[in-house]
Amino acid sequence: MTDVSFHEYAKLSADEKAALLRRSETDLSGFIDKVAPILEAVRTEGDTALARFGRELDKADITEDRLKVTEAEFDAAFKLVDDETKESIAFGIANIRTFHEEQKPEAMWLKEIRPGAFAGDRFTPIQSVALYVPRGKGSFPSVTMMTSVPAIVAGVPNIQIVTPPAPDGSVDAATLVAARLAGVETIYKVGGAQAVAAVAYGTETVKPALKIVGPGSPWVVAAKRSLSGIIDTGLPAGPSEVMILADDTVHGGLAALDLLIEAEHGPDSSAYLVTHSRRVAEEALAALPEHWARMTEQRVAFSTAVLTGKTGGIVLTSSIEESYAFVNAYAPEHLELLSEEPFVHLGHITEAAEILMGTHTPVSIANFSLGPNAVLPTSRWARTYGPLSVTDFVKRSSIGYVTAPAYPEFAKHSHRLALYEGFSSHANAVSPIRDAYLKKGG
Ligand SMILES: NC(=O)c1ccc[n+]([C@@H]2O[C@H](COP(=O)([O-])OP(=O)(O)OC[C@H]3O[C@@H](n4cnc5c(N)ncnc54)[C@H](O)[C@@H]3O)[C@@H](O)[C@H]2O)c1
Ligand SMILES: N[C@H](CO)Cc1c[nH]c[nH+]1
Ligand SMILES: [Zn+2]
Repeated sequence: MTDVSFHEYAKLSADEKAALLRRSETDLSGFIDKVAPILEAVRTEGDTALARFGRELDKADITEDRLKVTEAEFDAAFKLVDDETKESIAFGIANIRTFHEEQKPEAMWLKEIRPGAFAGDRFTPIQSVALYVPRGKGSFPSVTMMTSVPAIVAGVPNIQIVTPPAPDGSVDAATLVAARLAGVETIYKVGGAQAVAAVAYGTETVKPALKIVGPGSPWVVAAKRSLSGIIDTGLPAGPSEVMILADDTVHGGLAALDLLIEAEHGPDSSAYLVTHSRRVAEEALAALPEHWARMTEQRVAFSTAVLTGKTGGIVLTSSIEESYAFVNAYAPEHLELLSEEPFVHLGHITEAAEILMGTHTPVSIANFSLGPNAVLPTSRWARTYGPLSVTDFVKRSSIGYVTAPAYPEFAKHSHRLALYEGFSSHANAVSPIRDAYLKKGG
């Protein structure tokens, strides 16, 4: 039987416990060095470099003049994708839209802070955003849905998708269908680090964008980190992660089934089952081979690499409290509270980007259909970032308005603090000099 990593948490040393928190992207230094020449080539050579990297890295039949998806390619994609798949894409988009419309902030709010003095916030769309849709170890119409819908709901006027070309130089057909159904029509066949550089610098074909969002391999994550001084790179979303917190109300086979969902993304994924029930842990171990027998060879290879390696396996704790503590220290991207009574556990979890409750909400449903965004912070960034949302596509301006009757009191206090801080112009602007002008000007 395959050697699934099995840890009895209480018996681990402090170093071993710390090692469990690591992800494949924890150390990006190798990738940062390797993407540097790619970024520089795109900056200096533009489209020529994009087409060359498409041929070299994606093994794609691509030339400079075919980087942008055409109307004809969109039309062909609609013919290629079967009606049932289209129906499921439309179902997902509808739910994602309903969810994200709830998130949309009011265009403006103002509060009367003191009589006659008003302050508030105004939200306006970011003017141009690029959406990264991965392709390599899978095709991702769902990522297209998850990134496009909130951008559309936010009202971003210039939205472009970048995604790697397939060997025949095409873009995944369902990705094109999802983009058009969501309302995005500009798609470039560019992936990896070169895509991030293309939208950061702009090329002859690709327009520069102010921000790029969307998940990707460590190549994409490294490029975003390198170019974060040039383009807003949003929340850090790298290789997929899952943590299944199971109590003793469920069968371990179910926990194993759900553990494999995100473990199959790639050998760089992370996936842990955490339980204080030895029965659940042992049932899960026993069930894994049955589940693997129903998976494709590639997905068995990926998930086996994860569960037998350093970023996955089973963690047996000595109490549910220890399980909570481990989950919070790990700060997973997706967390399932696999229990007949998930709400008992919810209040104990503070660090997780997505918390899926009970035995009927597997990560698959959240990845594709439920509505909340499945582009989520990885690598413990759930401690400070949340899921991708409408607020990632708008920026906030403060609004202030002081009326004449309210002015004197504010002027008095601002004048005092300006003098204390040593700013004479600040002080002059709220001194009698201003009053003299206001009298003159009416
Ligand atoms: N966090 C999330 O919300 C989320 C959602 C979906 C997918 N994901 C993750 O996104 C990732 C997608 O990865 P992927 O590989 O399928 O697609 P990808 O598009 O992110 O990466 C493929 C690109 O990487 C580049 N690349 C590959 N090998 C290279 C090399 N040797 N040198 C330079 N560049 C190279 C190529 O340009 C290629 O286009 C997975 O890790 C998956 O788990 C995360
Ligand atoms: N699990 C990914 C986010 O980590 C989303 C996804 C899309 N398709 C399959 N899975
Ligand atoms: Zn997934």
